[in-house]
Amino acid sequence: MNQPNKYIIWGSAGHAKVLNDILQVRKSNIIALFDNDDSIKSALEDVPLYHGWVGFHKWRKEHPITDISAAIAIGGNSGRARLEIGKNFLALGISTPKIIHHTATIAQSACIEQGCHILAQTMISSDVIIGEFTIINNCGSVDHECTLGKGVHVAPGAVLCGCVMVGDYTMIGAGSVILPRIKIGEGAIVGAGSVVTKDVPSHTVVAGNPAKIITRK
Ligand SMILES: CC(=O)SCCNC(=O)CCNC(=O)[C@H](O)C(C)(C)COP(=O)(O)OP(=O)(O)OC[C@H]1O[C@@H](n2cnc3c(N)ncnc32)[C@H](O)[C@@H]1OP(=O)(O)O
Repeated sequence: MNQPNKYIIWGSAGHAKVLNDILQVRKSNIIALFDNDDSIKSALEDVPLYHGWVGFHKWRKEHPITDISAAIAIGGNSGRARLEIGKNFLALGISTPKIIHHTATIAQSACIEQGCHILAQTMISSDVIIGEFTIINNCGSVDHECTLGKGVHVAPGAVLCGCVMVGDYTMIGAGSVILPRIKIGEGAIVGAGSVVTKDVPSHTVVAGNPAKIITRK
């Protein structure tokens, strides 16, 4: 999508700054930020910040704009929140397009659903499926035939070898490596720098080389 566009962003921290850089290159403007945290300030100079859904509805009343899109700038392991907020926007008739950095390399056969953020220097290989509201952070690599659920976060520099499956809302920590054909369950966390050699059960935190369960959630 190269058309100039107006965006609103939910989440006023670092990920909003990253999205702003991508959107500016496309001549899109972020016109308002929203965040549930009352103590937080606007992450972007000259962009007003409103708090919570009360703030959103107040802003909407004052700005009855129709041609806006939304992005959810909540990273970490908060994929469920990202998806819920995205669904709320969709129910209000506000689209949540995927946002793809111009340096990302994406195979023709890859399928990337709405609300995904595919950041700088990422590699998405053949026949990959990426569910909605998933983030592939800077320098992440998702190799052939991987299937990622919705609300997943592949943190910076993580490498998923071929045919890896990742459940909904799971976070793959920065710089970790997932060996081929590994299955990672729903709502799991893989610690930064881990090497995952065995399947990871849902709702567990694994870390280390080789990765071992350190907590169950
Ligand atoms: C742009 C961006 O910044 S995107 C954000 C990217 N962020 C990440 O990749 C962070 C991923 N998170 C982690 O790696 C975290 O350390 C987690 C989730 C694995 C664990 O966090 P917590 O539950 O708070 O665990 P905590 O810090 O208490 O550590 C528990 C134990 O695990 C160990 N541990 C924690 N993380 C790791 C890790 N990545 N690798 C190996 N061991 C680890 C700790 O040393 C500690 O061991 P000890 O009990 O022997 O002292």
